Amino acid sequence: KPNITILATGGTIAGAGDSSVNSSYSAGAVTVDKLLAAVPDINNMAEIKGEQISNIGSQEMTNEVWLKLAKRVNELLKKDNVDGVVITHGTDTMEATAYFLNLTVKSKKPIVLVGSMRSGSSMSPDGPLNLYNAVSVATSEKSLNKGVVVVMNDEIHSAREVTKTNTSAVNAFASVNTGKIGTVYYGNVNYYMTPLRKNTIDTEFDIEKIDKLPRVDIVYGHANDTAAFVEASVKAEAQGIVHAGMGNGNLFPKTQEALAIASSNGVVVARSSRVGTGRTNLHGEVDDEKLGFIATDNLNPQKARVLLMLGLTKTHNKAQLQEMFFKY
Ligand SMILES: NC(=O)CC[C@H](N)C(=O)O
Repeated sequence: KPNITILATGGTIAGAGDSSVNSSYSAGAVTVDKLLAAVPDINNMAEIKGEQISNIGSQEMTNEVWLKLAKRVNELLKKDNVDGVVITHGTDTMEATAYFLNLTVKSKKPIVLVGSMRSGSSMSPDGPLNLYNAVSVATSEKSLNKGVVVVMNDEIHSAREVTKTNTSAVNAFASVNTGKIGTVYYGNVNYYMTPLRKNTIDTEFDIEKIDKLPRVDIVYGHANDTAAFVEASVKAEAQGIVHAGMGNGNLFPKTQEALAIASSNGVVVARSSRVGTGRTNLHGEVDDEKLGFIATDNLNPQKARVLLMLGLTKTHNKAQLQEMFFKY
């Protein structure tokens, strides 16, 4: 049987409440041993070891937990007696953690993130089957060389593409630009696509050499916007600002002006979009060359922030950072 390590970080999958029909509960209340005890069938598929990395709601996620998690996954997957890793995680920031690991972990072995939308004490909880399916994906040889994946609601999604699209529904996760890459039905794993954007062993980011990530803020654009949040971000010494722009990454004039000044003072400004799907295209309505901005391809703001933080550990050169947004 394959050896799988489950790293628990918290979230609703480890959540508990007082009633099966009350929507209020605490995320990250149940330990990894109890999570595993609820799904005894996974022991027929794999030798399971559990480790607790954190026990938080994923809205509390920090760069420090990301670094700790990535280093631990890297360390585990270097061992011959570990065949794959499953990470249980809250769903709020799961897409960002998944993309962070996709860019930093150096292994071809399966790395699977899983969560749930209903806590263990809810009626019809989705966590047990999601966990069972996640372990199946981690034990499957079909999962080699797929980069980091997210398993939710019988679907397999690539870390770069997946995003949370609903606040509470069990089908909250979707790869809005490209579609899911596979399905898993009571442990039956099938893939239909392989991610082409570079990941894991093919990236330039070496987590063993990164102990701190630079500050990158997200500023959300809107009608009648202001320069105030850009100025606050610059004052707080952000090295990068991701702008969640309107439409094709467009900006309110005053905000654009403040960001152009920030850029000329060495802050890297990346144009994303608040729309949710599609690319922010170079040579659109915004003259990136003149203003000193880069475009984030089709990464949403929270994923663009992850890549910009990692990119800034390597270089502040805008052309090189722009290349990274087309590569990863
Ligand atoms: N469904 C969930 O996992 C949400 C719980 C919590 N907010 C978290 O992200 O951890």
